[in-house]
Amino acid sequence: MPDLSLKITEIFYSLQGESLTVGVPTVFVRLTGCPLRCQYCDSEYAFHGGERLSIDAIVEQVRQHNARNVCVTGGEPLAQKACLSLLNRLIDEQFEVSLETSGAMPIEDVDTRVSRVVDIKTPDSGEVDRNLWQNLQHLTPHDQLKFVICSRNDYEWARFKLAECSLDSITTVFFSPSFGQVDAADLAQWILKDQLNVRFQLQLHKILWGDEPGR
Ligand SMILES: C[S@@+](CC[C@H](N)C(=O)[O-])C[C@H]1O[C@@H](n2cnc3c(N)ncnc32)[C@H](O)[C@@H]1O
Ligand SMILES: Nc1nc2[nH]cc(C(=O)O)c2c(=O)[nH]1
Ligand code: SF4
Ligand SMILES: [Mg+2]
Repeated sequence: MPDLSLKITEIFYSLQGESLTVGVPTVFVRLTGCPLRCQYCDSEYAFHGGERLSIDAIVEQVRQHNARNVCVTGGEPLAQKACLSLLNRLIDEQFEVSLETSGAMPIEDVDTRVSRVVDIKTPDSGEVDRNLWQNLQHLTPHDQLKFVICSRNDYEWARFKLAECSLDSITTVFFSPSFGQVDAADLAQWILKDQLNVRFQLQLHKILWGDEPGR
């Protein structure tokens, strides 16, 4: 019998600040623990601690917010085995489910009804060697790709990968500035100048509320 409980840092209700459903009221389930250490990580408080909750208890808390959308994030959600069961259960409960993942763990066993938001780690994240490039084969137009850009060098690298792997023909590709590390207006200009087929994104929740946990 698999262990159907997970280590959870927080469950909170907010406006989705990123991705295709930006602005939509969403319940966030933040799983504890991550094997990566991106230099810009805004969720380091999820590396340790957390509370072990059964899938039933998680779903119960999620339901209390009366939202249609649920975002499973972390930490690295796929680092916990029972994450797959949690995602299946949320789908069975008729939620619109998205999963934020580093792309360092295989996504192929994640239910394709989940919108998998795969972050391609850039050189200046410090974790570029962790990208599992075979994940790209499993993506559908219902999934999403994201580059968090820390510098002009990261931008050039992301632009190269976009072309090399024809990423924009697979699904929507987001370019997002690493918060406070690259000027957002500069990134916007670079994208326009190079006529890239990507979607510029700012983390809406940080514009509204700053870099607070649980928002
Ligand atoms: C905290 S991570 C959790 C999910 C997963 N570990 C990952 O990296 O995708 C969620 C998203 O926030 C992004 N993120 C973290 N810190 C950021 C920052 N300082 N600026 C912009 N995006 C950031 C990550 O790159 C990732 O796309
Ligand atoms: N409002 C809000 N939207 C988010 N979208 C992705 C988040 C994350 O930390 O993964 C996040 C978050 O932390 N807050
Ligand atoms: S993979 Fe995600 S949670 Fe882990 S350090 Fe990087 S941004 Fe933070
Ligand atoms: Mg966040």
